[in-house]
Amino acid sequence: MIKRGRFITLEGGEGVGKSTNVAFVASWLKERGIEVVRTREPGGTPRAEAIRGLLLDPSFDETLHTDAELLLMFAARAQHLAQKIVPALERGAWVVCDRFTDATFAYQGGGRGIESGRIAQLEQFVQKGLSPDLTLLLDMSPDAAKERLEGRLRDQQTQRDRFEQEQLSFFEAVRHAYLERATAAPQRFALIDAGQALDQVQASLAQTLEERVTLWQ
Ligand SMILES: Nc1ncnc2c1ncn2[C@@H]1O[C@H](COP(=O)(O)OP(=O)(O)OP(=O)(O)O)[C@@H](O)[C@H]1O
Ligand SMILES: Cc1cn([C@H]2C[C@H](O)[C@@H](COP(=O)(O)O)O2)c(=O)[nH]c1=O
Repeated sequence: MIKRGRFITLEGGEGVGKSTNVAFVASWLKERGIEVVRTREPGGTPRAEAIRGLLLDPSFDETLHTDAELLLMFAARAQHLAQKIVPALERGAWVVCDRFTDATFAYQGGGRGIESGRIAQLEQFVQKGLSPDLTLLLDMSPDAAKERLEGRLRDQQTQRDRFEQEQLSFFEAVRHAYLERATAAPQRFALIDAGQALDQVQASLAQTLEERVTLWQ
C-alpha cells in the first residue's frame, strides 16, 4: 500500500466524548482544505456494521466467547480496512476513526483479560504494518463518564449495549490498559483530559492538531 493520507484515531472509554470530538477533529481538518473520511469501529462499512450489530446486541441469551469477540473485532476491521480505510489513505484523504486497535488492547486485553501477544498477532495479520499516525486518547474517570453516558441514553432513549452493561471494574481495567499503551508510545498518543468542559477539551485537541499537523506538512 502507498499511504498518502494520514490516519487519526480517537480512543477512550464509554461516554468520554469520542463521537462529539470526532466531528470536531474532522471539521478542524476540513477547514484547512484536507479531504477527510470520518468513520468508526467496529463498523464503518455495511458488512462491518453488521458485525458491530452482533458484537453490541445485548439480547442474545448465549454468552459471546471472548475469543469469538476478539475475532469478530478483527473480522470487522479487515473489512473496514479493505473497503474504506486503505483506499482513502491511498488516494490521499485523511481518515478520522472513532476507535481502532487500541480499543482491542484495552477492552479485549485489559477488560476481558486476553493476553496482549495474541492480540498483537492478529494486529499484524490484519493490518500488515498499518497503524494510526496520531491517537487522541480522551481520558477521564469511568465513574464520571458514566453520568454523561446516562444523560445520552436518556436523551436518545436508547438501551445500554452489551459493553455498556459491564461493571465499573471492567471500565477501570480498560482505562488502565489505554494509559499503559499511551505511556508505551508517547510519539503516537496525545493524552487529552476529557473531564474538562467541552470547549476546553476542544482547545486541547486543536492545540495537539496544530502541533502535529504542522510537523507533517
Ligand atoms: N466535555 C464534555 N462535557 C460534558 N458533556 C460532554 C462532553 N463531551 C461530550 N459530552 C456529552 O457526553 C455524552 C457522551 O458523549 P459522546 O457520545 O460523544 O461520547 P462517546 O465517547 O462517543 O460515547 P460512546 O463510547 O458510548 O460511543 C453526550 O451527551 C455528549 O453531548
Ligand atoms: C473497536 C473496538 C470496540 N470495542 C467496544 C467498545 C465499545 O463499547 C463498543 C463500540 O461502541 P462505541 O459506540 O464506540 O462506544 O465496542 C471493543 O471492545 N473492541 C474494539 O476493538
